[in-house]
Amino acid sequence: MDNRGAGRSGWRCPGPPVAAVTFRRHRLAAVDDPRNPVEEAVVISARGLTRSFRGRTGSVEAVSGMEFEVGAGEIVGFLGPNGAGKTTTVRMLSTLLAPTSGTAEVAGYDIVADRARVRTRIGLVSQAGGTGSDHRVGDELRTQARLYGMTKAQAEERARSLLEEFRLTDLHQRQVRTLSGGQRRRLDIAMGLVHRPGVVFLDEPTAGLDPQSRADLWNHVRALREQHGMTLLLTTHYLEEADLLCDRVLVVDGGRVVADGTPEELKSEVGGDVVALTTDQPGDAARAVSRLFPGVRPDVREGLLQFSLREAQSRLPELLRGLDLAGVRLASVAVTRPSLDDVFLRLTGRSLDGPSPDARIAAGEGEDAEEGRAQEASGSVGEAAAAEGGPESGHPEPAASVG
Ligand SMILES: Nc1ncnc2c1ncn2[C@@H]1O[C@H](COP(=O)(O)OP(=O)(O)OP(=O)(O)O)[C@@H](O)[C@H]1O
Repeated sequence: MDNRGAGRSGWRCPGPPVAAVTFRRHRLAAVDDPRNPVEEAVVISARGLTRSFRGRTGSVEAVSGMEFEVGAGEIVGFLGPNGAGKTTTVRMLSTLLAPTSGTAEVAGYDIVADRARVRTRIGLVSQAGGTGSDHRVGDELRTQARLYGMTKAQAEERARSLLEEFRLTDLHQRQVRTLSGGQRRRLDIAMGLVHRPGVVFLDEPTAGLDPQSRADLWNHVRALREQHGMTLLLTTHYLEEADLLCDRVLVVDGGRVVADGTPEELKSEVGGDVVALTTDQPGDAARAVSRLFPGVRPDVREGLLQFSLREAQSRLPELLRGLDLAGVRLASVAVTRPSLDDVFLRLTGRSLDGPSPDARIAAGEGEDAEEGRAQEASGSVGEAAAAEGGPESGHPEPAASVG
């Protein structure tokens, strides 16, 4: 279930938009350099990453100077509305699409200059999924493992262990197209892990899944980090997913990162908890609240009073005492934490589930984006890996669902 603005629709934390916020920086390092302890390493870094597409009527800047870092073992979420540039960024980081300008490193290697090395170190599970075939589940995994250069026995063992890890053992004889949405996403992820990548990109991993399947998939994602130490970057527009699954959230809008922090850090940046009071004396209550907490200006609608207050839980006794002394009779009091939608609203003036006003889209969407298509066609990971030769060759695209 999508919990955008849960429980408080129509009212948002007051206050002006805040500037982009960043809470964390990592040291840049190659993860497989023994001099660099993995726990300190940055495994993904983007510097001014930009990508535009040319259409018949103009240019669309899908990604506009993206700047961020992801540390080893982190689960980081790209949270943003439709068209924010999340997928385009993931396609660049996974080397399927060349940047127009800017640079990025993944697992210590440049995404343009060291494309082949990047490809063997990443897994990509794309948005659409790529495993809707007549083939059997077990065969898909075995074939993928063989394509990555494993012997028959190694491929058999790898498939067996992935089937077990993703609870697909009982389904190994089933045709892929007969799987449920959740089972299919589990297979998509398993396919992306056949070659044991250290960094995994998941594009909208739970889109379209029911709440139970979504929670189940989150457990699998957490296990990848906990059991295998993987670093995961996922895109989502589900607030709940960003909040509950991700260690850190990069809020994306208009092709750039507008905020970067843990869900708690981002929410506390909004300005505190949300207090809602119902009373038949809203005017008296609002004056009392402003006296008690200078600077706080409650939003008053009929018998409902709402305002943002830092550490409201611990200040509740003070609030109730003050209102009582002012002679205000309360019908109810509720304190809730701000949501990530409040964060997005504060940053952009828009709700995450609202319509995208993106002028970039008007400039070219629906047009024949020739430049983009040409780049994407030449960007198939499988083709490039086969063509590149050397120690990196023989490795197909990093996940079944690429491309
Ligand atoms: N190949 C292309 N040709 C033209 N425009 C494109 C192309 N790919 C993406 N765009 C445009 O770039 C912008 C960003 O798209 P992108 O898919 O990266 O956004 P997103 O944040 O992943 O959106 P969603 O959540 O809907 O998947 C959009 O305006 C989109 O229409």
